[in-house]
Amino acid sequence: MSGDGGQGTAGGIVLNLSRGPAGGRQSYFQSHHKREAEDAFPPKKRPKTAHAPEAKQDAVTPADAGRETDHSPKPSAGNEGDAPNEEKKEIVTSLFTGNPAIPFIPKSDVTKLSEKVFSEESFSSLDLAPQIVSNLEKLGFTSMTSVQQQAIPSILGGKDTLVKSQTGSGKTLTYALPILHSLMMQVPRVQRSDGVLALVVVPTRELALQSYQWFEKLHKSCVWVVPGYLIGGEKKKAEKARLRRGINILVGTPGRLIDHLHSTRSLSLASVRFLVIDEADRLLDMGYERSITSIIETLHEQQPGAISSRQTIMLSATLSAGVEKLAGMSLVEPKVVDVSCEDSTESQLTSEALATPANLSHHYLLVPAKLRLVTLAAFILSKCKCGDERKMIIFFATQDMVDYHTALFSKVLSRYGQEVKSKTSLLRRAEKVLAGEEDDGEGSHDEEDVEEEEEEEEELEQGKSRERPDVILFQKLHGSMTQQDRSAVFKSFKDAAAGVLMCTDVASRGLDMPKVRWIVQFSAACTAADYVHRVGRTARVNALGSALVFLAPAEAPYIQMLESHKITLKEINMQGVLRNLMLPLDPNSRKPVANTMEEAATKLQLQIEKLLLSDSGFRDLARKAYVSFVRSYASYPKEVREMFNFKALHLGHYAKSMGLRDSPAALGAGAAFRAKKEMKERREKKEKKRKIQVMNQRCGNLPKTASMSEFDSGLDSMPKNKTKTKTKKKIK
Ligand SMILES: Nc1ncnc2c1ncn2[C@@H]1O[C@H](COP(=O)(O)OP(=O)(O)OP(=O)(O)O)[C@@H](O)[C@H]1O
Repeated sequence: MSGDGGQGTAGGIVLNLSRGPAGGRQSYFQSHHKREAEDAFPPKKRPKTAHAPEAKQDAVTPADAGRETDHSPKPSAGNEGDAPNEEKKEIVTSLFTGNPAIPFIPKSDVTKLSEKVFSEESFSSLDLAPQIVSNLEKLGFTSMTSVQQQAIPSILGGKDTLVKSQTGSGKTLTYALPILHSLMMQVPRVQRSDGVLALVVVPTRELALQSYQWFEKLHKSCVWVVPGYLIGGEKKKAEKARLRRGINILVGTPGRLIDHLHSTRSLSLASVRFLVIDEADRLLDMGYERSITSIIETLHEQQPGAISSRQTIMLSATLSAGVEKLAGMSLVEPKVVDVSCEDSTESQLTSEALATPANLSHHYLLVPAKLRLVTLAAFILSKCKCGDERKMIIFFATQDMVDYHTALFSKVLSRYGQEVKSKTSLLRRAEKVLAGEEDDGEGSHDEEDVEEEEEEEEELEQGKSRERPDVILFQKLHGSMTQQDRSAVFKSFKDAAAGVLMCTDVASRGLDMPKVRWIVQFSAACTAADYVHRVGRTARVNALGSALVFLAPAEAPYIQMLESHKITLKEINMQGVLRNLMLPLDPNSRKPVANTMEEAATKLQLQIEKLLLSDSGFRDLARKAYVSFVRSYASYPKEVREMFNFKALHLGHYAKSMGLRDSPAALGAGAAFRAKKEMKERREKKEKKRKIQVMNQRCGNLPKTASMSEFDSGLDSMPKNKTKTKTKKKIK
């Protein structure tokens, strides 16, 4: 098939790691799409095996097929989602054949946009209460960051402020310090009974907790000012009780705030003097526009005429056109602080160029779909088993993908290649050998060792082995976990020196987790802004950090898209990464896992596939992950849909990348896609209907043109047309 040029052999396995033509990127992309299509629908002459019921499956060498299937237990029948009989056959393919070529990407000549993190000025140069400054010094903060130096004076001066500065530049203190200072200086002293004086709205629960914790730390110098938080997933009754007792600085997520505004009488916004909207663009992306406008409307209602005495501060590392609109509605003659440019003007705020920290290096890894799983495994092992780069966050597109990969890697990778599981049992065995009680040959595990290993396994599951250098701890974070688990994971990962956090975008914004050295995007972010926030979880306040995005060869235009935002990426070579699979996890062990990179990768893939065949729990997780992946892939926004082209997706290869041997049809990939489409259509219909209802409720019998608000999408005219078409059809 095309793209096979440059094949080599290694360990008896046919290699296809060739590069595309080294010409302009454009010519590659044109030809490459053709190759991807061919790969998805290979020519008829391609060898078929008994294990490949569909022409779509790629070639399997007889040796590979025999070796893989002979020892594999057959999948148990009757599982949820199982396909009809003929589709249930296993698909066994080699990892290194039938892959699209990896294109050559010319080196970028774009200059990265970064901001200067620290300013020359210290906090003591500001007009802040001395207690606050000394508290900051105790926390180790003396110099202000650039954004603090530029924005704090304006907020202290009472101006509405719109702030844009790169991730990890200290925006939380930028709004927290002036708020605390003003409340602290208030005469007579602030009391609980004064109610909410500052309201901070953030998109996620973790971010709400984090901001609240900052106020907690800082208010030591003015204990009479009480901070509090409202987040979903907590008991509402307890929150109501806290509100009744009185909270002066309230941090919350929009949904929960609206909920309490509707149902809790003791929550009043009548005294709010500061409104902070953090990660404003994200709040709008998440569909909170209505909630935010509703909060602003409540403020207007409860404090008629107070708009000039209330101060509003909006912040993010990236601002969208939607934020400008929101700013227009809630900020009065705002001071605009854009740290990346000297002369900030509103129009520059939403410019294409996005600043990322200077100490953050960006990378990409071009990987054919089939090799994704083993390459990710190899990358984790290469960074997390030893050294200074052992703390990593990996982003996935869906919760099911997070669940599956966390369970899988905890099982397969946490002790990859370890002959002897426990260091203590190693020592004990060495003592026994020295004492002449035991020879040092293999298989000398005694009952005590087994018990100890079982105990360690248990400890690992409970997350207790966090600090052990020979064990990689995998944790997960996503929106469907209980609040208790979410908070526990957030805290434990924040405090850990090493480990891997597998997550969805719930962790992409604002979270400040020290020492994170690598950000991996196993599923690429939908937009450049989302990319910037995800990678911003590392390289915070001048720390070192690196980011890596996994891309299929056909997705390479993503690199160019990021370059258009002044983000330049360097390549990491897939083969170099895969070589790590040859080494055992235990640095003291000299026995390699395999002799060649291909053998090691195949061995790991087989281990995973066999695990899935023998364990229905893992298999179900993998199937769910696969189906959710297919759905998510079909829903990339239209701006990037050409590079994440669902139609060119080789579903069989992606099934393999989940360790599944089922055919895509058996896994219901087509059905997943159709369901996704139908769901979208239903949602759109419902949304149109809802908008019309809202309009009708608000405007009674007013003519449509008179009822249009500035947020109206104009869709309310749709049904009229629809009726017309229907009538037309009827007439026909
Ligand atoms: N003046 C300072 N000196 C040293 N460290 C600081 C200073 N101000 C803030 N920091 C630290 O910088 C880190 C990042 O701060 P913060 O979370 O506020 O960043 P951010 O700009 O809001 O990031 P994001 O855009 O990702 O939300 C925190 O760990 C904080 O402790």
